[in-house]
Amino acid sequence: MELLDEIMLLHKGGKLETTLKNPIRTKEDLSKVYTPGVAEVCQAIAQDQAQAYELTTKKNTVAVVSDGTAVLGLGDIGPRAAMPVMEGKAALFKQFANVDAVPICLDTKGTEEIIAIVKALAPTFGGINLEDISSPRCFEIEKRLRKELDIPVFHDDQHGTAIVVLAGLLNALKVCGKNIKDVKIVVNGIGAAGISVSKMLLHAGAVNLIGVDREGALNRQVAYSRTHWNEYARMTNPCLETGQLSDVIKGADVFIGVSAPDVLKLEDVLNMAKDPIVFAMANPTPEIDPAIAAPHVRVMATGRSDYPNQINNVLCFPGIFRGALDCEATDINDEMKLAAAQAISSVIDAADLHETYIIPDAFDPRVVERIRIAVAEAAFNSGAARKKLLIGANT
Ligand SMILES: NC(=O)C1=CN([C@@H]2O[C@H](COP(=O)(O)OP(=O)(O)OC[C@H]3O[C@@H](n4cnc5c(N)ncnc54)[C@H](O)[C@@H]3O)[C@@H](O)[C@H]2O)C=CC1
Ligand SMILES: CC(=O)C(=O)O
Ligand SMILES: [Mg+2]
Repeated sequence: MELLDEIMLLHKGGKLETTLKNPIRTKEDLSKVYTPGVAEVCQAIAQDQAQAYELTTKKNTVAVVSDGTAVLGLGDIGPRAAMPVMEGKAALFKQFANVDAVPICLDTKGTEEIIAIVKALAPTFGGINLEDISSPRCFEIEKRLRKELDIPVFHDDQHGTAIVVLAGLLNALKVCGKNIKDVKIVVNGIGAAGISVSKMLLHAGAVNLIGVDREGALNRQVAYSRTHWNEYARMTNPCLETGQLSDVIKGADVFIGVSAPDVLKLEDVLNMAKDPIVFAMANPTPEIDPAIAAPHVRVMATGRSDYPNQINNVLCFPGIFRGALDCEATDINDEMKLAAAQAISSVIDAADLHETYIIPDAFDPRVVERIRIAVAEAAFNSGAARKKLLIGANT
């Protein structure tokens, strides 16, 4: 009860406030920051739109946009109940990367309406972080906004998660002496996170990857009414395995859960290959209690902050937006995402790599800085940067 009281108290009145860079003390100050002085600044931007990056908060501000339909693993709890998570994301943007972030929870589930609202908001921001929007609507919303806006649009649950999973898995496989090309990987929960994670692992060389959702293993011999599953099934499950999670988990080297609480049983873990890797990432309650699984696996990771090996998109979104904002990027493309994953895994030296240290701590200051530099460089090399990042320049 004491912890719950403390948590509630921390949220009283919300977690964020606006502060001023320069105090307004006198009438003279007022006439500079407000009318009439501000009119000169407005005119400068009206004549040259690019000046918005120099003369407004656009340069350092992202919108964290949700419709409250897939909030953590809590499901469709609505825009008001989603706000503490979005405020939390904004707090982490500021804490870890000095990015100013504005949480925005929309009272609509309409794909077209969300697209239109975010497009109308875009002039204010240097980037858009989409959060906790359920699949499959999240795919269309992100695709259209990326195409139609000239600032980065990044669905954190898809790509932030995939980037951190790839970084953690590459290190976990090193610990186990296994190669991504040879291992059997089971991804449970083929929604926003599961699809993006699978695509990134296939891109990194995974071959025998099987996706499982409530209906069991996705298989290209079945026609799914969720049409995005048909494309997914064509890319995965090369041996056409069928059955439930408890069937296909047999002999698997890796389990990646982005689904629901307590769906992986101890018996399933015991049926995995030697030296199994389990990333049980559903929040707030993982697919298996780490206290139950850890004694029986080589590498155990969760999405939570209170166990070792936190595989959570918090390791990615502050740094990837820091890098994108610093080079005034127009997009966050595949090159930038891969650079971010490599930057995260590179933080851990080979000599320090260990079963309980496959991924750096969110508080490790090297994480954001390495991602920032790698992402800005990848943006520049792939044509997504408006300007080159001067290495050594402070944010
Ligand atoms: N650790 C991390 O960084 C992250 C963790 N997550 C977690 O992953 C989970 C899914 O998130 P999203 O992909 O954004 O949601 P989503 O709603 O897009 O997808 C969830 C998928 O899981 C499936 N599912 C639900 N119960 C299942 C079960 N018992 N067995 C198999 N599949 C099941 C659903 O049918 C759906 O396809 C949530 O718990 C979320 O907290 C998501 C993003 C990042
Ligand atoms: C971590 C996160 O974004 C989620 O669980 O939805
Ligand atoms: Mg999320």
